[in-house]
Amino acid sequence: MIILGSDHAGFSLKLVIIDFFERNNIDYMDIGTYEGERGDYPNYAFKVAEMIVRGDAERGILFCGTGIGMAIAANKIRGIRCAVCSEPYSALLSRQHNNSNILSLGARVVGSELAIMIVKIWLEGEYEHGRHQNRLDIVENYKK
Ligand SMILES: O=C(CO)[C@H](O)[C@H](O)[C@H](O)COP(=O)(O)O
Repeated sequence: MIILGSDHAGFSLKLVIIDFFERNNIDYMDIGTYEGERGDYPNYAFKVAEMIVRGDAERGILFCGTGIGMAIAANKIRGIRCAVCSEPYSALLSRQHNNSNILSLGARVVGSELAIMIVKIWLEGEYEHGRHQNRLDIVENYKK
C-alpha cells in the first residue's frame, strides 16, 4: 500500500495519481487533504512519515506546490528518506541508491503525464543495497 498526502497546492496532482492508482489496481490510502482546502504541508508530511516509520506501509507519496516543503518536513523523521523528483531518472536512482521511502512531487512543477511516469518508475525501482547501504548507515547514525 502507498500512503498519499497533499496540501492544497498538491491536491490536483494527487487526484491524478489516485486516478492512475484506481485504473491500475494499486492499493493506496489518502490521508488528506480530501477537498483541497488550504493547509500547512508539514502536518501532512509528518502524518505520512510517521505512518511509514510505524510500519503501516512501506512507502508514501507527498504532493505540494514544489515538493520541497513536504520533503524538508518528512526528512526530519528518523528513518524517512524522502526524495523530491521532477524527472524519472532521479526517481529511479532515489530507489536504487537511496532507498527512498517517500516520493515528493511538486504540482506546480511537473505536469500530469510526467508525474505518472515518475511515480511508475519510482514504484518499480528496487533498492540495490551493496555499497549504498554503508552510505545510508552513515546518514542514519549521524549525531550532532
Ligand atoms: O512549501 C512549499 C514549497 O516548498 C509548498 O509547495 C507549498 O505547497 C506552498 O508553499 C504553498 O503555497 P501557497 O502560496 O500558500 O499556496
